[in-house]
Amino acid sequence: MDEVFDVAIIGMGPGGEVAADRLLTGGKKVIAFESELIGGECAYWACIPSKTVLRGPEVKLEAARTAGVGASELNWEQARDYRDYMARHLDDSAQLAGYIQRGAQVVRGRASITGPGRVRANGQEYLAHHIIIATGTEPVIPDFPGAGDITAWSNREVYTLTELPTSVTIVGASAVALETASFLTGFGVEVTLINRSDRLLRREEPEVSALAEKYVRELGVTVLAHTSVVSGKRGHLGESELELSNGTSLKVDAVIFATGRTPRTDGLDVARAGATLDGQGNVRIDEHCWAAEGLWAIGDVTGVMPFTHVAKYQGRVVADCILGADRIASYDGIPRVVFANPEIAAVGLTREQAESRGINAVSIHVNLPETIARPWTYEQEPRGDLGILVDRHRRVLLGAWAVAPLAGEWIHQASLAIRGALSLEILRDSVPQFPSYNEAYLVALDRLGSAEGI
Ligand SMILES: Cc1cc2nc3c(=O)[nH]c(=O)nc-3n(C[C@H](O)[C@H](O)[C@H](O)COP(=O)(O)OP(=O)(O)OC[C@H]3O[C@@H](n4cnc5c(N)ncnc54)[C@H](O)[C@@H]3O)c2cc1C
Ligand SMILES: NC(=O)c1ccc[n+]([C@@H]2O[C@H](COP(=O)([O-])OP(=O)(O)OC[C@H]3O[C@@H](n4cnc5c(N)ncnc54)[C@H](O)[C@@H]3O)[C@@H](O)[C@H]2O)c1
Repeated sequence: MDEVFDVAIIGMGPGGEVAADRLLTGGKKVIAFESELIGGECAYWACIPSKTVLRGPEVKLEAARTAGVGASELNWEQARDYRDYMARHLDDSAQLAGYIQRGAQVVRGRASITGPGRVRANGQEYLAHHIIIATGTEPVIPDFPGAGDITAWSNREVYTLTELPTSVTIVGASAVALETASFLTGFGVEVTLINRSDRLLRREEPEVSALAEKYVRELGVTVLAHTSVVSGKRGHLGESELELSNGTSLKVDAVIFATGRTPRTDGLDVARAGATLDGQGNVRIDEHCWAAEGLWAIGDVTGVMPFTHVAKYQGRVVADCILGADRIASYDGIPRVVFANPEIAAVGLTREQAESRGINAVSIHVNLPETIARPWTYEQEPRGDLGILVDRHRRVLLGAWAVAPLAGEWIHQASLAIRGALSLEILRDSVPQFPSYNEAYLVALDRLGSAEGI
């Protein structure tokens, strides 16, 4: 008789790995399928290498802004070697051995679903009571005349670079574009960022977009708004030439496409197990991440919130459901951080989203150097802004954003307040450490109270 596994996991990125870990700990018989490397996009070509190479330029800038610290120099070769160490030299043999040691079966190959509880890979069929789809996304590369003639990079080429280019154009205006621009310009690469719309980070508050643009320009990045690529061609000296919609042209070593991602469901045949895809190709799930009988989906492939922390959270939710809990995923209060300089963090709703839901929301924006001590003790030329959005009737925080040093750390105060629906009274009666950026929440709440009488 064919062996039947408790759970088959397709895709071992952060979502798949967390689910596997929890299910193995819970005593389940697990089979995992991975077509590339255990750890997924995040570990080798996205979060980990990008945050690693952003740290050097961040420290250099911080040093320049700190009284009494001398000039610091970056060393690309050393930064690159540490990045490669952090990305495990694109080698997942230790991960593979770890799963095998814990009793999991791991199949290296591209899997597809052949029916309820049936997965096929490398010409062989496997049976399982549950299947978890965790196949992530792949980059979207726009097409235009001459696109095939230029040197075009996605995050994969950027975060495995061995030699730095002299100049690049980045197409896109969101997280990958901003982080990549901050990294490359920090290491001395000439960067032009092409934004087809009027502002960066369009999904965030307009104040966030304006601050993001101000700071990325201060780093030395050229930002072109309302501009797109019309065509490309290979120049005489091997450079990539772009003709732009504003009538100008650019010659660069490479063009980086930071133009979003699309779910990896091609050839997966999710419908054979009863799942459906939405208009963008994301696997449709309910609040338990349940897609159909015995079928679950987690991470970027669901299109819910394309972040590693969300993939990991959904992995925990699904594993617990399979282990017998009745667990529901809540996406309230999940932070969104762009690791630019300074960091750009946001959580919860924007004003526009609140209004579209008919919520009576009030907001306030405070400049941190004008209101608290920490920006001054942190750097000689202090920076930082915080915005909060409050539900006037429910008297709870709806959203918050911060563009400031360490914002990716202290945004979690707002995350918890939103997730726990903490009342304004509790928030006003909580005591932050002095001097810390967290004090800004109290200032914002007080000012909102004075301005709006809440
Ligand atoms: C440049 C960049 C930087 C980022 N930085 C951050 C960050 O700092 N913080 C953050 O939270 N998020 C970040 N993200 C987003 C983050 O990478 C994703 O949200 C995260 O990787 C999603 O995890 P996942 O498990 O859903 O998918 P993935 O990490 O994409 O893993 C999916 C896995 O499935 C495998 N697979 C796919 N199809 C099959 C198949 N048919 N059979 C077998 N295996 C298959 C793939 O090979 C892959 O290993 C970044 C993204 C990019 C592009
Ligand atoms: N720190 C983090 O958590 C982090 C960092 C990087 C990426 N990510 C995640 O990775 C994913 C990918 O990020 P991203 O920035 O590539 O995607 P995105 O979808 O957030 O943004 C895509 C950008 O490309 C632009 N664009 C799309 N098509 C275009 C075209 N044809 N021509 C010109 N511009 C075009 C859009 O206007 C937008 O500015 C996102 O889900 C993001 O949340 C997270």
